[in-house]
Amino acid sequence: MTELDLTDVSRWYGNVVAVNDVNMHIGPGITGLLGPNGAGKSTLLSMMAGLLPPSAGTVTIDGRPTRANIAIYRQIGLVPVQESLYDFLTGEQFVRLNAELQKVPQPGLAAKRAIGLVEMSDAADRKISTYSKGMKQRIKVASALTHDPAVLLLDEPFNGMDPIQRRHMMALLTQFAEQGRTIVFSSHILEEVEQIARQVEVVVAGRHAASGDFAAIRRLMTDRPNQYLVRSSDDRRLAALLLAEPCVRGARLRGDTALEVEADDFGGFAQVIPKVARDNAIRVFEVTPTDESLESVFSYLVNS
Ligand SMILES: Nc1ncnc2c1ncn2[C@@H]1O[C@H](COP(=O)(O)OP(=O)(O)OP(=O)(O)O)[C@@H](O)[C@H]1O
Repeated sequence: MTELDLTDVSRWYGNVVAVNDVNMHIGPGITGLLGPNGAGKSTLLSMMAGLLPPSAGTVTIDGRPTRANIAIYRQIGLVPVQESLYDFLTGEQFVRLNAELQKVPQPGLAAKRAIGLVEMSDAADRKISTYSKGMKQRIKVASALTHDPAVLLLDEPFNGMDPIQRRHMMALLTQFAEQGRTIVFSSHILEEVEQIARQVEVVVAGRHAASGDFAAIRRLMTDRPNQYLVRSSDDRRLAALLLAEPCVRGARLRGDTALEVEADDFGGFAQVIPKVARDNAIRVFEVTPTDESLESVFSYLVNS
């Protein structure tokens, strides 16, 4: 069992606080590191990998600090976000290079095995410049797997992939997790995390905003005040009726054509609006959430 612990971890670059007093415990299985751009996800992954020293606090794997610890490096595979690889190499040469850097006893064999794990054996002799985005991501994963690490850290591994490539990568990560590895991947897309992560850690503006299984995070995100734009056959009457409902905080007409409603939580409002409309013979044409951007969800989590 490999456990990754961050204790009171901060990292600043000059005046910029990229990671602010984060405490996290990550066990085997897949953990999604979810947050908008600039939240500090890459900085956190680099510190977990031991490549970047925290400005304060400690990062440990099974109780041992990751920083400047060669024995620990052998347990970690990092798949960085950078797209550019050594495009002039074949996939096999690239993966083998990493096996040699990791001082694996039989680098050629290790490279072949890792390439097999990501199902790239058929394309291993082709130059990386001929690979699709999904293939490039997979060969990067193979290179991070040459030394059979217990911990695999991936920075935005699904970026730019089409749905088939994404599904394939998800299946691979799930398979690696079933082998008992501890896998952490970063993403700014909720649905990606929902599909494969057992545990979700949300970071916003360098702070650890929430932690839990996906259902818990989803609940946090939906049980918040929500705003909607509603169009109906009688907006004025609907506004008055909705205001009488306990879950509705506010309703006001927007011009002559729509109604803006603020409700306490998504679940309550989703039940109330069809009932009120039906009971009063009002036809509802449209209900659109107006503040569902990830940023608004995240800022709610940070401030709650
Ligand atoms: N080398 C650096 N020098 C100065 N500031 C940096 C450096 N690296 C990161 N930052 C800043 O630290 C903050 C966190 O960046 P980080 O790349 O860790 O976030 P992220 O969540 O991975 O974002 P993205 O998804 O956009 O890569 C940002 O404000 C970023 O501008």
